[in-house]
Amino acid sequence: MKLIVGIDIGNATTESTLAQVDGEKVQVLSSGIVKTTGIKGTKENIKGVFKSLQKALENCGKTLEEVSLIRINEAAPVIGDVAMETITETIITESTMIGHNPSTPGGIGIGVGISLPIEDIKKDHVGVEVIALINKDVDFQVAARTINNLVKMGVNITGAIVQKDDAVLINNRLDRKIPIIDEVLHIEKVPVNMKTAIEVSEKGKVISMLSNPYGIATLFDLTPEETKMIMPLSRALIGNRSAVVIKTPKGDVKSKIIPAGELNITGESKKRSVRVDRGSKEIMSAIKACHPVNDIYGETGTNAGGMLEKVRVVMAQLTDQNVKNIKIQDLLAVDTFVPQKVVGGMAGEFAMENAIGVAAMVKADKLQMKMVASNLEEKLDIAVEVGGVEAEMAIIGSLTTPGTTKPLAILDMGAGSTDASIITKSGEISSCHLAGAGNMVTMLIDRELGLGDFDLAEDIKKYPLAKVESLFHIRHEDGSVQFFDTQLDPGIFARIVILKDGEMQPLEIDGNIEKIKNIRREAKKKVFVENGIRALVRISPTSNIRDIDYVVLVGGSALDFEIPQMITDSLAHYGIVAGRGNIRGVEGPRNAVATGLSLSYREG
Ligand SMILES: Nc1ncnc2c1ncn2[C@@H]1O[C@H](COP(=O)(O)OP(=O)(O)OP(=O)(O)O)[C@@H](O)[C@H]1O
Ligand SMILES: [Mg+2]
Repeated sequence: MKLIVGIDIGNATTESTLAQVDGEKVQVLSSGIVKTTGIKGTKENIKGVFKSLQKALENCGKTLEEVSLIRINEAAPVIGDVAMETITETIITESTMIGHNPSTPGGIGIGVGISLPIEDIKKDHVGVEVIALINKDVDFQVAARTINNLVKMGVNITGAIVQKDDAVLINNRLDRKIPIIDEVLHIEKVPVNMKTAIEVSEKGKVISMLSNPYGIATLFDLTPEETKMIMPLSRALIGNRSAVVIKTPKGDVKSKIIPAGELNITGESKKRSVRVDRGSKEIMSAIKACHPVNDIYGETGTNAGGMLEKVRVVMAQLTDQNVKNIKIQDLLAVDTFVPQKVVGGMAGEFAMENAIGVAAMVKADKLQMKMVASNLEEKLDIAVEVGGVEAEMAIIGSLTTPGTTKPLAILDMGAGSTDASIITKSGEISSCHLAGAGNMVTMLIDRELGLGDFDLAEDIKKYPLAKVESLFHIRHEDGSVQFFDTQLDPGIFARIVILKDGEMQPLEIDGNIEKIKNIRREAKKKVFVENGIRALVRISPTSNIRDIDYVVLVGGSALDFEIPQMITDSLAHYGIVAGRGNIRGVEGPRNAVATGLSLSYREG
């Protein structure tokens, strides 16, 4: 009898499975899981391997001395990295919009009129609709009194734009309430004597007229051509509580397409080039056409070039190889939006710019894992061998899920890559590795919400949201309400929180629950539904996804509270039964590769 251990070094976690071998019989005793140390396939991994092994030993009361063999996954075939570039830029060449979100605008509703400094509004304007411009030298009491007098005189003041934070103060003193936008820093840039529209929505709501191109067209009598022109403007205003749009004679908001460059894909038999600004669909179909791909590189001197070269350089440094030897063998591109400061804005406006996110996968050198193995052997003084291919091991492990049998396909959804494999009735296994998995979802959430904080984005990905509506109740993101007997922390009152491990963690970000939830769900779909289908098509013996009947979902991302459901739904269209794995009936979707590594051991 002897003890062996299978260890799976992943991009994110290092998992181990300790087993007892008695002739033909391999019996699993325990498992361990820790964070991977260093980049997958480098000697920095050894620390994590040791810790993971230690955990597994602790879990069944054995010691390192009793272990006679360690089996690690072969060749760490893939390393993933992610990058993102914007491909549009919104530029205001004349002052035509103020889309900022002052914290306390005044009044509610829509006002349309001619923009005039309050001191210039006179008797001549009786019967005219006017939007008053109030600069910082005008006291709020004076402003309110002046507006009240003008209205009495018969001037129709329909709204106001204020430089200081005075909207509420002014509005409280008005006989007839109007929408007011304040904190407009550069009020001097607001063009005078131009048709202007203002919209302020109720607290907790967002504007609907000025964020809709046809809404703007209605207010300003625009032609279809003009409506097309203001499209980027209305898009930039989506999600705001208040906004101003001003029509100037040649007023212009331009959405400029940044020349993002081309991706060049070299396949074994085909070559394709595709412009990055054509979007993810065209990129993905070019990659499909070139399968199997030898390398992908971007046009030098462009964003696309920069994006892929960055991946290549990082990979070269981390794996101690020459940049020339780094080949990108798969790429997942997704369309996204990222908030960017508008060039030429008046109040620090942000626009959601189009962007492309990519996950790239690099084939690691086969020798790398051998090196890790020999390093490990030296350090621990235990025999170490490189066991089977990751995806093959994953399927052997997955077959321990109760209720599964051959033929079977699996999707291993990790941090850096989505791997798929299939085993036929007679036991033949084929597999593939695709770029893009959990890390990419996290990056998309991070960028689209403008967080700049990977760990926070990771939490937003993993946990559901709620809004603390009173000190005794919260509203979950699905609309249901939960009451509490004891008072909640006043510090989280009226905040959006993530429900993490029984705690409420407040989010310090703008935006409502719907928006955050949408971004989160879309990011998951864009990565995992796309990759799930791509992977299964590739491993299907007939290249037809419909010829696969059963799929087991494993890997850390299969723990997600919504990803498995999304994949199950999308695969149901093809008549495929899919569900989360439960390795050895106890591990859930975790530990598949490590389990496969120990179970596939044969003495001799
Ligand atoms: N509870 C959870 N909900 C959602 N995602 C999760 C959860 N736990 C872990 N993840 C995600 O799972 C991923 C890690 O999965 P896993 O440990 O299988 O990867 P890995 O095997 O180390 O990576 P790879 O297979 O790419 O080398 C991370 O992206 C992480 O965010
Ligand atoms: Mg993995």
